[in-house]
Amino acid sequence: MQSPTLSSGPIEVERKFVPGPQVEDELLRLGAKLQNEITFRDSYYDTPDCRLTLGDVWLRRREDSWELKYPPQRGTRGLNGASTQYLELSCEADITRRVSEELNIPCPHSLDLLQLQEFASFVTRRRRFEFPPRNGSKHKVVVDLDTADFDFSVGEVEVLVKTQEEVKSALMEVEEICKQLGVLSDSPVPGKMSTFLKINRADHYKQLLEAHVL
Ligand SMILES: Cc1ncc(C[n+]2csc(CCOP(=O)(O)OP(=O)(O)OP(=O)(O)O)c2C)c(N)n1
Ligand SMILES: [Mg+2]
Repeated sequence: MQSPTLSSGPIEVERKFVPGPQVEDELLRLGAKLQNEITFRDSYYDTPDCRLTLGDVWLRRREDSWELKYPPQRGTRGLNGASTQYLELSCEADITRRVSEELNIPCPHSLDLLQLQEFASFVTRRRRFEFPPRNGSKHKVVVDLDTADFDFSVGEVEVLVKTQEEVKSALMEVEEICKQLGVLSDSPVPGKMSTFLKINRADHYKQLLEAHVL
């Protein structure tokens, strides 16, 4: 488990899908509501030898905020078949601590002092739909329809939970929505990052495939 000094953020349980032309109609028919449409730039950072991402640790700046995603258990991947679960941190001090722990170096006062390098940067237009909690569940299910500026679209069904005990039921809720949308694929669907690296950074992409991170 991670260091107990780290305040843990939410766990994101997510499944990606290929969005067809009727997906928005289907979402509305199933009772989802369009929440908003936003556009944001993500810039991802790593050491020159890719030690963070090879450990399945994803550090990004989304507009003006730092965010970190990593698997709940060290040395395991955040994958559960085609669904994923990642812890999320958004407090810069916690992120700096977790990143320096991953790199096995003393924790600096600021993330900037780690001199990490940007390896990917792209803009996403996101249309967010929400299902209110259903069937006695306390979770709302969010469906994001993303289009990235390198001409790539992907959908994501996600539930945010606070504890590991809730992950199993969240996975079932995510898969149920995918089933109802008719997008429950057997194999993982590539996301924006995986596709960006395949197009722009073939070497990095190959290393991640060989390390079974992607
Ligand atoms: C299907 C799948 N997804 C992600 C990974 C690895 N991975 C984990 S985190 C991560 C970074 C990007 O996370 P993702 O959810 O794809 O991006 P985005 O939708 O923009 O972020 P959100 O707004 O949901 O926070 C990756 C590549 C994988 N191996 N397989
Ligand atoms: Mg996502």
